[in-house]
Amino acid sequence: MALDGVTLAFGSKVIQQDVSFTVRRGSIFAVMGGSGCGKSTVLKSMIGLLRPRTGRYLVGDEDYWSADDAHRVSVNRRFGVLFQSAALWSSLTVGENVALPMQMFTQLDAAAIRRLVELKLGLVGMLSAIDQYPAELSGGMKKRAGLARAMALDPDILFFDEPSAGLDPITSARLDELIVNLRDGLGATIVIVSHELPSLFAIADDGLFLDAQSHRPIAHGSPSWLRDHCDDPQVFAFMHRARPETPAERHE
Ligand SMILES: Nc1ncnc2c1ncn2[C@@H]1O[C@H](COP(=O)(O)OP(=O)(O)OP(=O)(O)O)[C@@H](O)[C@H]1O
Repeated sequence: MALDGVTLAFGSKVIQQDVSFTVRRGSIFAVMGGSGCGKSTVLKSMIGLLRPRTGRYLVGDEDYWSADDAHRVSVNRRFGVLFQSAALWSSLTVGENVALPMQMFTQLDAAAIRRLVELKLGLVGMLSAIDQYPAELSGGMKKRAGLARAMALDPDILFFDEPSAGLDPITSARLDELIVNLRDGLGATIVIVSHELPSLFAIADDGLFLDAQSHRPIAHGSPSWLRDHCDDPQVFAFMHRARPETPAERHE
């Protein structure tokens, strides 16, 4: 999967330009950068919700946006998405939420769907919550239920927007473990947007750092590599949770 010379914009407002990177199969790829730099916008374009102004988006060898709508729909079937809010339907139980994509996009009968729902919920340790409603779940449980739903159609590419936002450090670390296990066990490729440094260092093996001022990517590499080797002041400050040096300080 690759973006090649992509510009993303809303109307006349360019969010990011010259975005080029390749996500290796089976990797956990992090999209990083400060607030408002365009991380979610990049993710949005990768799941087909925003067409780039320029450039190409390749999924496998195919140009996603040159394909016809029917082909794009079939490519979208390979994607699983976990939104920041988990985005569960509040009027449906956890089991019904996970079943929904299967009912919409497969011909499976109710018994087969039930078995698959149980399997997916088992993978994320949520089988016992199958009949509960989202309002009855903790934040971490909602994320795990969202993850089970993202995996409903056996995607080979998973997109996570701030998976650990709002979770305490222990729950967040458990979710990290789960994400790595899913990658290792299912061989999925994962693209993740996150601010959570401990999480990024623990799980991501490649990534890209977007700059909000120049509206361009300014560094490529895994979060831990960028932390240890990148001397760009913005990247350094982000990776070390420091404020960037002012120009005056830099010249002292
Ligand atoms: N639908 C939209 N229309 C116009 N501008 C938008 C739209 N969605 C996002 N933006 C703008 O695009 C910029 C990037 O937003 P985006 O949510 O991608 O950033 P982000 O890096 O994910 O931020 P955060 O870390 O704060 O979630 C922001 O200036 C935002 O206001």
